[in-house]
Amino acid sequence: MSTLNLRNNTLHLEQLPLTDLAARFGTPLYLYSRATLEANYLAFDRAFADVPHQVCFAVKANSNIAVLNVLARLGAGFDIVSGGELERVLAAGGDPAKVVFSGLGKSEAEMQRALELGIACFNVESEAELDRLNAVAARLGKRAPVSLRVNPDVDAQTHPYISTGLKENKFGVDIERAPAVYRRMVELGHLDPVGIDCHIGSQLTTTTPFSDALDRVLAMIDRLAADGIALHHIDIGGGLGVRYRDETPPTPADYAAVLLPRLQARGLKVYMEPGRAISATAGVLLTRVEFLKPTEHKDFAIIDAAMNDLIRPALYDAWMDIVPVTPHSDDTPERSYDIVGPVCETGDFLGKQRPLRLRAGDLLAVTGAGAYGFVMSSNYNTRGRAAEVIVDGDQAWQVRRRETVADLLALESLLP
Ligand SMILES: Cc1ncc(COP(=O)(O)O)c(C=O)c1O
Ligand SMILES: N[C@@H](CCCC[NH3+])C(=O)O
Repeated sequence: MSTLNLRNNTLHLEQLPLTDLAARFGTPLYLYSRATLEANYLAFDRAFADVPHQVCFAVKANSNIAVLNVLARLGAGFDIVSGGELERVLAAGGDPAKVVFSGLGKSEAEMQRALELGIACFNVESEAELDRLNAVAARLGKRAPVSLRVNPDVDAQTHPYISTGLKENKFGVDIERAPAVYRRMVELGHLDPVGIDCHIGSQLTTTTPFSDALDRVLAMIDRLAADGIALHHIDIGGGLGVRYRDETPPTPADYAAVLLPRLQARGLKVYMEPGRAISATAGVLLTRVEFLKPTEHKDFAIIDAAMNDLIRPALYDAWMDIVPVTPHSDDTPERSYDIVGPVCETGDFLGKQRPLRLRAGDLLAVTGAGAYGFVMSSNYNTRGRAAEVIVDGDQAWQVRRRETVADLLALESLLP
């Protein structure tokens, strides 16, 4: 997976050797390929060309404003979950009229800002949220376009932390309650029921849960129509997985081929909210081996990236590929390495038992790091966050500088 290619015994991202990028920008470093981002976005856009649609990139997957700008230039909309993400979309030149606002704890201030900007839709996740949105809209003398996020009780067959469409999950409203909730929406007076929304989980590797969920949502659209509530759009959420190791996820074209026959005759506009499937394979985390540490039990490679830079392995036990930037020939012995960071936690690893030929000073590339990578990073152990760079052909642009310790200290103050 990923857009890396090996030339002259050195991994390149597009046309640039990772060794040069490390020398120029330092490590740890997030690198994104513009061409891959664009190709992944366009794969969704083209797959749904036969129906009116809007691809809304899930900003939570990668919220760098230059990344969002690359997608906005292609006509992307955005799925946001906070006022902060909304400001990022604006800073990136995104069109608020193509924004859908998901998330189950929207504040009044977030609702107000989104209403003033005229976003496409609020994906509402509870009845209490409906009341709050109605009150904010009434105060502003506006009407809020609403889509109810229904929970279809479908098992996404993914990691339990990232499954969202089961009855026991906190997301959405039980689909059986939808008719009553839409009636209430109409009665409240300042809400326009425009759509229905469903997102069942992330990193799905088969199409069956998507089609099961879609069937349930379409049946509900028919029930609502019989009740006099005619919806204009369906939001099918995100969740399409990528290959990290040996998964064989459907492509956007496979996904569309399963869903489109059910959608085509309906005249509904189709919104979708892919995050991972657009940005994961476009990104790499570049890191350097600080030390090799053989012990009686294990061989450790201690690298300059850590769980604060990329938390997926520690949080979900996620497997991410780790590849040498300049592979060694046989004179360096292959050993089974645990690839660990400098953070004081046993859970601080990026990979375990990886057969690699390593020397101190080597560069390693962690692939698939363009989604839920930098965005989930933290300052744990007072580590400044990595820089982010976009590679475009033979050009590289630093789009976020590395945080210094001075940056971090500047946010705090002593008691008087
Ligand atoms: C409401 C919603 N939409 C879209 C996404 C994006 O998901 P993914 O990155 O799996 O496509 C998520 C995250 O799972 C989400 O919660
Ligand atoms: N952060 C998760 C996915 C969560 C999706 C957000 N709803 C991951 O890295 O896989």
